Amino acid sequence: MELETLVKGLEIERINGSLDKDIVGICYNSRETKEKYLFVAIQGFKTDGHKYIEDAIKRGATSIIVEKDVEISDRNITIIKVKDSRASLSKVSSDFYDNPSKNMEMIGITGTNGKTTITYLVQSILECADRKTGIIGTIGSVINGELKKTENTTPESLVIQKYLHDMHRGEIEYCVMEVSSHSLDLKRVMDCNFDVGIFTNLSRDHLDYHETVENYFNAKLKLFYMTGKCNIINIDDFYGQKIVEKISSLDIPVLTYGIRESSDIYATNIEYHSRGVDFVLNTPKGSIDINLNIPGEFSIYNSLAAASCGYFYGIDLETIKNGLEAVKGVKGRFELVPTDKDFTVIIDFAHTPDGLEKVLTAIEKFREGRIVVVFGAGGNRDKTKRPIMGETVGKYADFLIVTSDNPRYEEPEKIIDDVVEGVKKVNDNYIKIVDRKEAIEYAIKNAKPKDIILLAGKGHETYTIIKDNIIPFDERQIVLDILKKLND
Ligand SMILES: CC(=O)N[C@H]1[C@@H](OP(=O)(O)OP(=O)(O)OC[C@H]2O[C@@H](n3ccc(=O)[nH]c3=O)[C@H](O)[C@@H]2O)O[C@H](CO)[C@@H](O)[C@@H]1O[C@H](C)C(=O)N[C@@H](C)C(=O)N[C@H](CCC(=O)O)C(=O)O
Ligand SMILES: Nc1ncnc2c1ncn2[C@@H]1O[C@H](COP(=O)(O)OP(=O)(O)OP(=O)(O)O)[C@@H](O)[C@H]1O
Ligand SMILES: N[C@H](CCC[C@H](N)C(=O)O)C(=O)O
Ligand SMILES: [Mg+2]
Repeated sequence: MELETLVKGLEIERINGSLDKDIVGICYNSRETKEKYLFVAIQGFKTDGHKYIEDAIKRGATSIIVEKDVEISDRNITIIKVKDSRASLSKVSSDFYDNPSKNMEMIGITGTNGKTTITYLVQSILECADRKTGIIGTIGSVINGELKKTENTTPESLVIQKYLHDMHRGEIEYCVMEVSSHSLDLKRVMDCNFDVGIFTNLSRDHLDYHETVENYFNAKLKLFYMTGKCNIINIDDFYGQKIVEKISSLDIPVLTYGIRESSDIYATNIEYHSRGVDFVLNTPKGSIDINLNIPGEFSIYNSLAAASCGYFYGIDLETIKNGLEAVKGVKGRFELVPTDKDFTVIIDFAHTPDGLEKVLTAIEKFREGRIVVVFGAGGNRDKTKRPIMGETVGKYADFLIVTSDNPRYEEPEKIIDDVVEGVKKVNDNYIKIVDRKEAIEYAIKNAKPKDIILLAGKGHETYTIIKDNIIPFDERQIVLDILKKLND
């Protein structure tokens, strides 16, 4: 693509060099530069992309977007100084890939918990209605059944636009995408032409990045000003109500959902059981029984969000029902590990106080024996949530094993102590085992009949992060290996 065409929509401050160049690719990491590439230098949190301009040029970049003044000796290199590199990366990426989001229905989901689960529920409903759907989110991108792992829940703008382009080429009509608060703040989704926005809930998380809950909320709020067709909001959530107030002046329909407050889409006749939850789904166009295969009240909320989206797209209630019921579970979300024992092992991705509260209240409803929880907190992430997570688990569990969960650059013992601060307030029945595998082994070897062992925090992750190293760690496999050893 012509450089001149590519930079047309940018807020440019100065151009040095020719715009008459063919650009064959874009990158924001110098190490990924190839011949005839445009390199976008970004000031990051760990380092500054402007330091790697020479590296990008050595590897073949012919043009550079910067937001700082830089000295480049090579006259053949075009330097485009812009106001904002991250915004420019988003714009050039979208243009380079022919603005794929404009050719698809784009559904963005934001909120602290439930996003990944809802993407799968929405996909299932849309596919039951014969509408081809792709996913971008925490587990990865899903394009025509192929799963590709991504570094972040919401990847960098260049990656998003490439995936959307691949989806469009694969004749996908709908993209359902998790939109993290980081991505809204860091302009990763600026050029996604969202049609529908869904809000799940907001509770304590990511204060390492956002510093205050207000900043966190304001980042999430941005999504609902970007949508073109409909906003779908959980009004049982305090922040959901705030969003509805804020966006009431916009000229765009709002669909509300919930159980407690009176809303457009709601659930009644709720019956909980260990393998799922039954309820009646009520919409302005009628009601239908749902027999969901995922347990807990939180799963009703996730289903209502997805059902509201199906409803907005005119899908009939029978098809919505089929879509919701077809989901047998999402990887690492309330996932039962098959055992031939008289106790149950559940792998779940709860890594916030609210997520833990929700999953434990769901378990409370059908437990017959003890609740044993093996959990920890991630390193180099929100420290304020650690004692609250500890206290929450302490409230519900009969026995707690506090262990590691992706320590990253922190001392695992220190993270565990932060969690235990909260546990101690409400429960003395805990032990600390730093090695997560040993912690799981301890829980299983000491299990009593009817125990429910919840392994919380790692969900779908099949690795552990220690410093910058990603080390294989698959909880499912670990459980199966331990059980096999017990049987031998
Ligand atoms: C805080 C944060 O979000 N950081 C993200 C950000 O990194 P950054 O801008 O700080 O980058 P940096 O490492 O300082 O480097 C600056 C620039 O120099 C470039 N560089 C660097 C080295 C080199 O040799 N050459 C070079 O060009 C880098 O490619 C980059 O463009 O941009 C990077 C590229 O997109 C992301 O990978 C990185 O995510 C990190 C890994 C991360 O952990 N992010 C988490 C906090 C996150 O985003 N989480 C959310 C929320 C999840 C949830 O819902 O719970 C998510 O969406 O995943
Ligand atoms: N609606 C909900 N409300 C509260 N907790 C939930 C809800 N849905 C799921 N959870 C809990 O949160 C965990 C994470 O769920 P899910 O992966 O769907 O959320 P997410 O928003 O995608 O998380 P992330 O921000 O890490 O991407 C689940 O394993 C479950 O314990
Ligand atoms: N999306 C979440 C993942 C947390 C998963 C947990 N295993 C951890 O490492 O803290 C986050 O970025 O906070
Ligand atoms: Mg997710």
